[in-house]
Amino acid sequence: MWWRVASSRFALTSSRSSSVHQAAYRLNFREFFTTEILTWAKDGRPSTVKTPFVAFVLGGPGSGKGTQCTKIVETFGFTHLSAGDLLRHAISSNYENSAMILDTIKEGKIVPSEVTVKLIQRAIESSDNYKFLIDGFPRSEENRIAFEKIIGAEPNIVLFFDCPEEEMVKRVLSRNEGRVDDNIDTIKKRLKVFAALNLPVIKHYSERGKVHKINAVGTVDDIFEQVRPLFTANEKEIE
Ligand SMILES: Nc1ncnc2c1ncn2[C@@H]1O[C@H](COP(=O)(O)OP(=O)(O)O)[C@@H](O)[C@H]1O
Ligand SMILES: Nc1ccn([C@@H]2O[C@H](COP(=O)(O)OP(=O)(O)O)[C@@H](O)[C@H]2O)c(=O)n1
Ligand SMILES: [Mg+2]
Repeated sequence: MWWRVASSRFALTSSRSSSVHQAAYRLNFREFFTTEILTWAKDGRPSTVKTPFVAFVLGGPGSGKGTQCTKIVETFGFTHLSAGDLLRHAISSNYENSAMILDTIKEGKIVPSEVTVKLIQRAIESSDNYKFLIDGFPRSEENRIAFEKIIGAEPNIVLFFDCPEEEMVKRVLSRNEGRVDDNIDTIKKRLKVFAALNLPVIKHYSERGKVHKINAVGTVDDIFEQVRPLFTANEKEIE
């Protein structure tokens, strides 16, 4: 959970943490993206003031988003939020709309934005971290607009894993995670949805200079060597 203090300078120079705690209040989702964030050291004292850092991770089904996110988490300490995982968890925990979410995933279509944004919002608000990978989101212009409307800000960077369709199909069909959508019929639909709805999002962020296109063919480690510099280049902003 993040906090804001009345004065950042006070937070950084004061040794009286109790006073700082009194001056602090919890941030909501929108404030989180538009405010400097105070983090606490282990001894309870205010540590440093951070700026939130958000990377959207995009690419077709099976392009390796989740795999590379795991490596980014290990190397750079991000929190990984996969929109697909959040939706699958909502189904398995019988969250409201779970039947609708399951049907939509089976069909390879996009779940209404208010559902997905709410799940992402909850996950971010219950985290102590200030740097997030949001994987598989936004999947459509509707997703993008809904998210930006709530937070009033854009992502810092957008990663696009560019992978040929035949490679994506091969990977999805051998993924072996028991997913209801990892079958040839649904994958064909998902590829169509990706081209029709997700590519416009990538185009939007490309025009804003935010997209880093990564060649997603090769070994996992080779691909990570293309990803790593994008984060080391932003190290000052991130750390
Ligand atoms: N570079 C790669 N080469 C071969 N297989 C890969 C590579 N990256 C990921 N995979 C495998 O492909 C499947 C899809 O990867 P995943 O990370 O789940 O993709 P996405 O999240 O984009 O759908 C998984 O079984 C994963 O182990
Ligand atoms: N923003 C999102 C992300 C996923 N989803 C749904 O969840 C499915 C699986 O998403 P995922 O990100 O786990 O899929 P992969 O690209 O990792 O294979 C998608 O095909 C959509 O049906 C969605 O509706 N909206
Ligand atoms: Mg995935």
